[in-house]
Amino acid sequence: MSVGPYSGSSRCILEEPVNWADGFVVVYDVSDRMSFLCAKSILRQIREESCKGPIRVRINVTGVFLVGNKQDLCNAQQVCEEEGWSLAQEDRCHFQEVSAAEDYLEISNLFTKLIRRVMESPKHCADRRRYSGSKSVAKLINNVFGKRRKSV
Ligand SMILES: Nc1nc2c(ncn2[C@@H]2O[C@H](COP(=O)(O)OP(=O)(O)OP(=O)(O)O)[C@@H](O)[C@H]2O)c(=O)[nH]1
Repeated sequence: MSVGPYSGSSRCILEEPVNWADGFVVVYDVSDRMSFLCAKSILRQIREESCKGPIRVRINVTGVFLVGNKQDLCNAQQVCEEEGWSLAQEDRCHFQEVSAAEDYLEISNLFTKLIRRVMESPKHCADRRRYSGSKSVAKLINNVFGKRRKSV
């Protein structure tokens, strides 16, 4: 899913209505306070969207990651790591500071972690059980009626 750039506070929004999501990675730039405020606003919107009736967004704590990028820009830092931790705690999401420029493996690991957490979340497991349950019922129906239809 895409999130608009934040040139002006009016763009600190989710660009499209969210109909379905397993997870979100909300990224801000540690050398840009505005981007942090934008990330904060987006996290709030994600929570609000997930509570709205008609929009069924499958989100749980395991699926939202707040990421502070450009950790390498120590001299230009405008948002300290504690603020990131504090926002993540407030929003009950995961947090990590990274440097995409210096350590791409860190980014890859982050996504792996996100996927693993979503897959292992109780909600995802329940959905999977439900899906496989309905699949076996469909198989059963097909076994019983499918063959009979063929022989007619
Ligand atoms: N120093 C540093 N620069 C980075 C890092 N990650 C991205 N950049 C730089 O930040 C600039 C924007 O990166 P993009 O990949 O275009 O990211 P974007 O989300 O489109 O960023 P914006 O255009 O700022 O909205 C580029 O010049 C990147 O090289 C990082 O971890 N450290």
